[in-house]
Amino acid sequence: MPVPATFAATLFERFIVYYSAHIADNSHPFAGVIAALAVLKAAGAKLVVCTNKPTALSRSLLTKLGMVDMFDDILGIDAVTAAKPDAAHLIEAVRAVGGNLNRAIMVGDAGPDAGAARAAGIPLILVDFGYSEIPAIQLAPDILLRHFGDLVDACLTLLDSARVDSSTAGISA
Ligand SMILES: O=C(O)COP(=O)(O)O
Repeated sequence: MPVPATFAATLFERFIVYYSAHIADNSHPFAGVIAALAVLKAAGAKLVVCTNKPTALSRSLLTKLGMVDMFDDILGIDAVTAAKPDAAHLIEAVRAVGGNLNRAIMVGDAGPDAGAARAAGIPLILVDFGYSEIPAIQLAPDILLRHFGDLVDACLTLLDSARVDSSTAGISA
């Protein structure tokens, strides 16, 4: 039996209150992610969070995990004109930090991440240890990551192949 919309809204509000109070109770950074992001940041990469969480909750989580300062910005579902899997979320996130869409890479774990990357024409790295109803491999990422220790190499591989693609396009033109 469907739940009436007003009741569903009440339940959702209660969930958000509870979730806000317990957002990092059982959360911790995946192994290797902080080191990998630090290398990318030191190399000049802009790091932006593109999440379907409300921005404030994402900021709260990342603050509690000691990671908030790693990111140039956080764009949650309330900060964009259309959420993942819409391309707009990713495009607006890249623009918000002054990034270059031709050099952007999406790193995610689930269908909305894959959909946004494909819609925006941005290369896609998916981890195979995230929270996804569909196994990440079935979402056909350009690179499937088994450990964040491989993230920097994966980014370099994608950036190199983007350079080869554009020079090839230049030759055929
Ligand atoms: O976990 C969520 O609330 C949303 O997931 P996302 O951050 O991958 O968009």
